[in-house]
Amino acid sequence: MKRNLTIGTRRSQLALWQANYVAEALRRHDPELTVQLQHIVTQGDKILDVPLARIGGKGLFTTELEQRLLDGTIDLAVHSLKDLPADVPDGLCLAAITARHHVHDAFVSNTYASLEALPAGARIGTSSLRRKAQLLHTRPDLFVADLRGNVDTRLKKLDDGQYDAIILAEAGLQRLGRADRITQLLPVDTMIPAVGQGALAIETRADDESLKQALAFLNDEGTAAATTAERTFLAAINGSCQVPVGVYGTVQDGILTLQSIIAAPDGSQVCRTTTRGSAADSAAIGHEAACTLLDDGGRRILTDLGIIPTY
Ligand SMILES: NCc1[nH]cc(CCC(=O)O)c1CC(=O)O
Repeated sequence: MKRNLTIGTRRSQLALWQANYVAEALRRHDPELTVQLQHIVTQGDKILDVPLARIGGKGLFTTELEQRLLDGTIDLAVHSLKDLPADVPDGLCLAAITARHHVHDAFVSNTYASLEALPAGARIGTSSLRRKAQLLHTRPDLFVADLRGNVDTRLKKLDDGQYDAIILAEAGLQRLGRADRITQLLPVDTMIPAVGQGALAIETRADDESLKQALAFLNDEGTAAATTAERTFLAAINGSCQVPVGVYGTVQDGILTLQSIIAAPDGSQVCRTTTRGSAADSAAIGHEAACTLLDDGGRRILTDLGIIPTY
């Protein structure tokens, strides 16, 4: 297809890697396409010193990109699916969800070989309530301290001695060529990942049929089914990336397995379940998991945090 495409992207190293990855894939797949990047600053990029959980709100890293899509300035936006709210605005759609290869959370330390090896009272850096709650559930003796900034900033704060260890997404470290910094990959039993973690979402205008077709080759069916379940779960509990929930789907032989958790931020209580079914019923499985956890104590945890589930 002969067309000049503009990809909107944030300017962080990770966002640029992701946008370039999609640009390269498109050029390789269809040499008639010309693809360029346009840098866009989001609210989340401007507010750097406040813990995200305290800013609240959804779509801190995505709203401006969606506005540029709707007004026609850009043709596609590449997001970490993890950063996208559960509801896509009217007029837009997720045209492709890429295969995810690195889904875990990584423990990074210059001193200690594993989460288990941290001494009592050790200082561990993360601003994610999901990570904090699950860390404190297995290690209530740790001190969890806020940590913000892009991946390199966070690593530098660790190297400066501000923390004994930090937690980062494996996917981000892999993309930036920093996998050598991974000390331990946290198993899902210890740390259920965030909704959509490790996958990229490519967002377009819903009526841009030719572009949607041109992007179809980037869509991975298994990842799309798994993350549909994860995002339906998130919508049912009215969650965002700023609530202490984790959910992780895998598809094997057409069967979707969804592991999910709602946890109190101090780790004192967790509700956890595994839900299975046909990958064709991904949304129903996500909804079922949410209902199970809400009825099992999750509703209490969320309402104590001022979050009213939609179910
Ligand atoms: N919250 C920021 C963010 N959004 C996506 C990633 C990493 C890539 C991914 O998980 O897909 C990260 C960094 C991190 O959580 O360590």
